Amino acid sequence: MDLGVGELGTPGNSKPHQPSGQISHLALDIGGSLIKLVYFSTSDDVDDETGRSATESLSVYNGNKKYPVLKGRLHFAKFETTKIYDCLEFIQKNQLHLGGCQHLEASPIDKAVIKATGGGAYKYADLFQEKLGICLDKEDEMDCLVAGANFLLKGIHQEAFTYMDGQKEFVQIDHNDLYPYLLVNIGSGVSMLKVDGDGKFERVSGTNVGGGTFWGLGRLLTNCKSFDELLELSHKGNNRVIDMLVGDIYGGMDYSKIGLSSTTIASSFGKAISDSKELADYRPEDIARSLLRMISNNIGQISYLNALRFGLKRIFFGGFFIRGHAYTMDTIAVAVHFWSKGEAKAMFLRHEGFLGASGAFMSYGKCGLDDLMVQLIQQFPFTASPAGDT
Ligand SMILES: Nc1ncnc2c1ncn2[C@@H]1O[C@H](COP(=O)(O)OP(=O)(O)OP(=O)(O)O)[C@@H](O)[C@H]1O
Ligand SMILES: CC(C)(CO)[C@@H](O)C(=O)NCCC(=O)O
Repeated sequence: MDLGVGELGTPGNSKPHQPSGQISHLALDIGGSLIKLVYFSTSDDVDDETGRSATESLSVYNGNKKYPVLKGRLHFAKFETTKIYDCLEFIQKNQLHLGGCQHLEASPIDKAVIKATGGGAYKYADLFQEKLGICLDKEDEMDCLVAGANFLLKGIHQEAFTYMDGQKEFVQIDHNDLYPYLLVNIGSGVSMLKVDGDGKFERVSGTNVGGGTFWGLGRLLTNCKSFDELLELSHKGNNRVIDMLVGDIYGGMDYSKIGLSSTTIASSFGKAISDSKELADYRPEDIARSLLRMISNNIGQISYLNALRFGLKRIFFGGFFIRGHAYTMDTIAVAVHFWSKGEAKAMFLRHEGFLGASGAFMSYGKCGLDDLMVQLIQQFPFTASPAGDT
């Protein structure tokens, strides 16, 4: 089995780590591009690569107070949705599905009920049942995104940060002054949600030009074999070779009357129409850069417009498209800064791709309170009540 696509422990690029100790509360977010897993293990071991235990990375904070209560480890893993059989094998091999809600009065057969969100919770329900005997307990994707974002923002120390001119700055989250905010989740497609409180939100917009567009078009145009290869390429490229700049139209001059400098992109990929070049004449790295810039810029602009619509000053960006990639974050942040004239702020999340899966994980609190959920709910009273209301 190729475990190379899975990531455990911290959300970075650390190698998959075989969990030890008792595993429980496996939650899944099965999206159009990626399957995300979050689960808990009671082991207090240390991550091989970072030397940190995830108890530390879970750091239980409330009202800026630290609660060292959780004896264990939160694990994060991901698989490409097209490699769902690797994911099933990983769950099976590590028996992740057997520890569901441990302390509920349930028969052993009921214990193989796993919280799951995302479209794949519907699409692959039969496959999970057939291959692992798991019944997927479906949680709404938007509910999970918001619950996950609130949990991570309030519970994880240094979860949110701004990114400008190559500088990452962690944002101190004031629990009493978090709402309202705009949550922009950039997955295969993009969802934009106005969040007003725990479980209080509205999906105000979305766009079909998202992470799937970048990876899909990028793959066709560059022949890259993986998403990370495409990102790596974009790092080395120069978008000005393909993008038509204001200066290209205005003979090298700014169009200052309307606030456009000569280096502003007037038309993404615009040079490709005026050149008599073929696709093969362009360097894949330049194409990748242009594409990344176009999509990030577009999402940044639509996000700003929605923030403006509702008078929101804070925009948190999540979803695996971002991938902690400097150029992506920089482009989004610059777009938000540019269009809002510095009024609105783009912020990013360390566990960007795991919002939905974290929300599904927290939803175990709705089905009954076992030890872990009691501890979490004591620290985060905002989590769903056992009665299931939000
Ligand atoms: N290893 C990877 N393989 C494929 N895509 C990746 C990878 N890493 C990051 N991505 C990017 O992340 C996007 C998927 O993000 P995410 O997992 O948040 O969304 P999703 O849940 O799959 O999509 P949706 O919510 O729209 O169903 C991809 O479209 C791609 O742009
Ligand atoms: C369909 C979902 C919600 C699936 O996660 C996502 O891919 C999305 O928000 N797409 C954008 C759809 C739209 O609003 O145009």
